[in-house]
Amino acid sequence: MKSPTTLFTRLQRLVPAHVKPKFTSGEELIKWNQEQGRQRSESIVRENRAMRMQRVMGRSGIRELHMNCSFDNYRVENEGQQRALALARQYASEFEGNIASFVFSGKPGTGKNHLAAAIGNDLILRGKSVLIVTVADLMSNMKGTFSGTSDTTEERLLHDLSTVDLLVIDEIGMQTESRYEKVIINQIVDRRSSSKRPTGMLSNLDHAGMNQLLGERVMDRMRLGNSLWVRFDWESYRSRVRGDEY
Ligand SMILES: Nc1ncnc2c1ncn2[C@@H]1O[C@H](COP(=O)(O)OP(=O)(O)OP(=O)(O)O)[C@@H](O)[C@H]1O
Repeated sequence: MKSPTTLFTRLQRLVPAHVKPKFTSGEELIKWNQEQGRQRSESIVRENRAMRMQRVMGRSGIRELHMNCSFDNYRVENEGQQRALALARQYASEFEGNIASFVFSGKPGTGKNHLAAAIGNDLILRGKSVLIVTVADLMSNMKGTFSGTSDTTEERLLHDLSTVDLLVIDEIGMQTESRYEKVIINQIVDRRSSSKRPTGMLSNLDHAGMNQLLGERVMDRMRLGNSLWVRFDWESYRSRVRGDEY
């Protein structure tokens, strides 16, 4: 095998005079090569994560309306919004190695999805896998696995949902209560908490309503660690959304 210096000297001869190389010695060439390899493998990890999300729910982690939601474009006009924004930002920054889950509960259109997506977008940029899914989507995907034509099984889907770095379940309490729904949410939260993976929940229900709907067992698991419960109780922002702001 050629030494880095010999290789560098040979490369120098081949490179046209006007081209400025990214390295000026054999050692720098090796470093540059290693850095390129690291960047490539990071991008493969990101691509694999996105493909996995695509496989789990037929789409990547975050829906179109919320793809550009960030902490910076969440407008603060009252104390509640200020607190919610600060807590969401802190949750994202302390995510690494944290088992704490979060619940954003309150009125429609107040930014629960916006801030959950901001957390998700921030984590995706840091190489984490994130899925935000409504209970309805979750159930139709679960039920889809029963058909003979499905290329995944109920167990496989449960496994995938239980192993993404952050799973956010949206619209809890929107459906008519079904026993199957409760069992599935219970299993997912149970598997995730026992493998130290946090779950986010978004709901219009309050504490008592969520306890009643999902049961004490699930809600107790949601309280593991330094968990977060944020009330969104101001007026809806929806009438002000034009669709082209971010
Ligand atoms: N403070 C805010 N600043 C900027 N945009 C906001 C703010 N609050 C909400 N929005 C925008 O308003 C729309 C509705 O917000 P979002 O989807 O987060 O509501 P939600 O609380 O999840 O509602 P629901 O309970 O009905 O699902 C989104 O497009 C979101 O980006």
